Amino acid sequence: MDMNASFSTPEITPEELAARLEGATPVIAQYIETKASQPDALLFFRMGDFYEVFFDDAVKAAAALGLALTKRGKYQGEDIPMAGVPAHAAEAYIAKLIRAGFRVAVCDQLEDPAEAKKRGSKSVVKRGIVRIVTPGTLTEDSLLEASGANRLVAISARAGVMALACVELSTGDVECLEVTPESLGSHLSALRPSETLVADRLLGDEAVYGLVKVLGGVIQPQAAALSDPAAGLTRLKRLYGVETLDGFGAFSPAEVSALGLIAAYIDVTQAGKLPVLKAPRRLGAQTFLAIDPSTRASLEIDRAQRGGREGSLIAAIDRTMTSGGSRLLSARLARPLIDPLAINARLDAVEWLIERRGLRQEVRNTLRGLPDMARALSRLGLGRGGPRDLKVIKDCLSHAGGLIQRLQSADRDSSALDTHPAEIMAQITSLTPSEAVEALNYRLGQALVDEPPLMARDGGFIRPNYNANLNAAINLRNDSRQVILQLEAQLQGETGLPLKIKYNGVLGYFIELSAKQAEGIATLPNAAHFIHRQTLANQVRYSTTELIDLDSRIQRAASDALTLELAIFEDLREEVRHLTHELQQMFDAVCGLDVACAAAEWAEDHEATRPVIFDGPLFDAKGAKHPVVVQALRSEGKPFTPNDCCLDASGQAGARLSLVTGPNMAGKSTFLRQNAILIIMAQAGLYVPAASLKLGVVDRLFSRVGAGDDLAQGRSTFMMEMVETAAILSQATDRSFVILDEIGRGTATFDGLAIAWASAENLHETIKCRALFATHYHEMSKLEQLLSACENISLTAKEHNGDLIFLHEAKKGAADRSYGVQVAKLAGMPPRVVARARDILERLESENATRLKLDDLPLFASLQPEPVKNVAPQQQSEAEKALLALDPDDLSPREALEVIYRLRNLVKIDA
Ligand SMILES: Nc1ncnc2c1ncn2[C@@H]1O[C@H](COP(=O)(O)OP(=O)(O)OP(=O)(O)O)[C@@H](O)[C@H]1O
Repeated sequence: MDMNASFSTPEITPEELAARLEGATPVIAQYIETKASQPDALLFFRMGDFYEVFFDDAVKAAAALGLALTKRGKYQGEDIPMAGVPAHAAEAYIAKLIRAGFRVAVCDQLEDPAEAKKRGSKSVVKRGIVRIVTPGTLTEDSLLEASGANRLVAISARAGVMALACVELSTGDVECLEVTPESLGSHLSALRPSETLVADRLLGDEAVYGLVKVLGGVIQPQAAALSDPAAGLTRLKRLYGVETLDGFGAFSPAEVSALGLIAAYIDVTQAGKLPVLKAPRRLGAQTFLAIDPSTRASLEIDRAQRGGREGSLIAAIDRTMTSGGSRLLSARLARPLIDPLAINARLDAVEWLIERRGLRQEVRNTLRGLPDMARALSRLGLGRGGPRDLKVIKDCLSHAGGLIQRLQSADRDSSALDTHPAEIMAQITSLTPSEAVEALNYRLGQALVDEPPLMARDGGFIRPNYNANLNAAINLRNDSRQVILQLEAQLQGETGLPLKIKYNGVLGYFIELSAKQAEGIATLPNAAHFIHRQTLANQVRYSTTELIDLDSRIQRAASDALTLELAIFEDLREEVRHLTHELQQMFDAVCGLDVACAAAEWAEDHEATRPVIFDGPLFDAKGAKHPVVVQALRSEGKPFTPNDCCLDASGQAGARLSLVTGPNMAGKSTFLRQNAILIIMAQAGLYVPAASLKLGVVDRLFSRVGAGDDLAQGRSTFMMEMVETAAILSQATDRSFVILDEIGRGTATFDGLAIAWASAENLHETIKCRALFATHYHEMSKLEQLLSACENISLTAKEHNGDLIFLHEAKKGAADRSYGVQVAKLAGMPPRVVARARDILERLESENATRLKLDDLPLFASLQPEPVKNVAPQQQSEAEKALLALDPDDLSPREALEVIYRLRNLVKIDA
């Protein structure tokens, strides 16, 4: 969709509207008025069994959906373009439009057309928008990914403070926090919203717009008036049905503004129906491990760089049994914690479940059958759910009891001192139903048939004998059907004709004869009884007064039964709505339990260990593996070589900075990433694929690995690399963990080496964080002697008969060479090229032409710039004068190079 077009919602003046209505038929006038209220959305206008789309919307929808574009009547002398989709299949079409970036306003008939007719034959059926379908407010299973969360985010700013609010309708989770322009990317990439509401003014901020465009899903600009905190407060109070938000915590004006944007958007898109949401959770700036978008992408946490879940960390370790559990695991990996207590609480639950294999299997078996209660709850809360959603809740509730029993009985067979960990205890408490929930469970069990239909309007979902009135209506309906059969037999006997009594929505019950048989009717003595209804090509249809009477009785009984069923459905839905908070909590507990069991299961299968988590500067991993590479190698029948890595920001127990060298393909990138992934897994509360891990919690994780990704729009790979490295050097703290892979390789050798050298120095001397720095610049290994807490590590390979064998072992010490030519040979380069390269390499090495005398490089000269002396113009050298006459911003790289040559010549002359 053209984003610019949706930036402004053109207000239509009453005069303009009147002009537009000129010459429109009543229905088209109704369409134009409705569309004017939602100009940015495609309007699906219900007409009988179809949703129709007119004018420009028709052109857009037809193109996006591959529908035929037709015409319907005229408007102001022109044909009206039209496209239509059958109402029963609308959901699939809407899904396609949403994926294509549209918003769809669904306008339904709000009364029976018969009602409208009563007002006069020309009167128009009442219609109104019942919902605006947008990516962030979807609740239908068919429109949502089972294992992906669907979040709506709002960003607003007040008094120089920016805040972000986020809602997930399916879990009812609402949170908000203050953000900075620097941290916005990290939060957005963790939440991965489907849709982001941005206060109009903020969209003018290039940095904010750039981030939201890449990470925010569909952008919905919001008018300034909507972000007013006072108005936001009123909307929030209405949404939560409270007098004050004080009970939820103290929110800043920016937070209230962002939350208010969400409340307004829900109000409009749900046409006034309010979902049941949890109280907004206010997050501190430092609740989670900060992971910026490029780090997240390069570590392939929830999707691989080539796109998709396959090959990502989550795909490798997700053993959850429910889609809710899978969503929770993704959320935990997206936002690992930083509080050791909270992390250890999660780990306690995993450990407890590892020790109880049998119990774990039983719990997992129970979880296997559990449907997605969160989404059913959100649909019911928004008045959109059906009988099948009630059944989902029933099924979950019936399993909850079993889960509690299993968890509670766990310790009967282990030592008396053993108690449940706090997280499991909390889950047991949440799963224990209140009396009201038990009553609901009982009622749902009594009321619902085993396989109810999706839509309440289809009826037939209440069990026989649940309700006496319903029973009476159903019996009448069923009896009447019996009577129809009797009448059919009777008429067949009387007339001697093989007539049939049939039913359709237009005629109701009727007698049908073939055209030939119908000729016999006229000759019957009681021919007058047969009232002609319809003649088709091959059939003639009749009725009799008896059949008409029977028809209306049957219709009444059927509609009475449906009305009663709908009333029962509404009662049950209301009961569920009342208990939504409690039911949400139960489901959260189910998801938490699923994640803990899944983590235990994965840990057991992979001999993973519990990380030791504390506040401190140490990172000490022994025998660690990369969980995704292990899996990939295993499928090829190859082993993975575990490696150790010890870093200590204080420089006491280990180096602060490790320079990682080694031949191409030796496993440097894998080594770097695996250590970062250990941190993410450990701080997410999971066991890690290592013999042991001691981890002083990390506040920010940075990784600069590989070529630029899709964030690099409009920037060269090298530029992107520099931007990301700059961000790391400006944002990392002494509690951060940085991995840098071959920075500086995208430019000339000396520039690259200089940048890599200076960055390494800066990490070690100024930031003082734990860092792994992989490089092909062997000159950098000298830093080990120059810096106090820097060491060389190399990933090993050995040459055998001219071939290279990779050992993938991380050892202390620097690698001697790159073996690039051998790797080229392995890659299948033509032998002549390889031979020639070997020849050139030998010559270069013997001439030592490119070796820099780094021993002579004055250490930290760059960190302490020489004080600039003021020199009188007459005392300036030619070189200085030439230098001062330059405007560096005006120079292209090529011109800059030429200037350097010129200056150099001048210096020679000066000298
Ligand atoms: N510890 C290990 N054990 C076994 N195989 C490994 C190990 N580490 C890496 N490998 C294998 O080696 C391949 C290359 O690893 P990686 O990309 O990490 O090398 P690299 O040194 O970064 O290479 P380059 O310098 O060319 O970027 C991996 O795809 C993997 O198959």
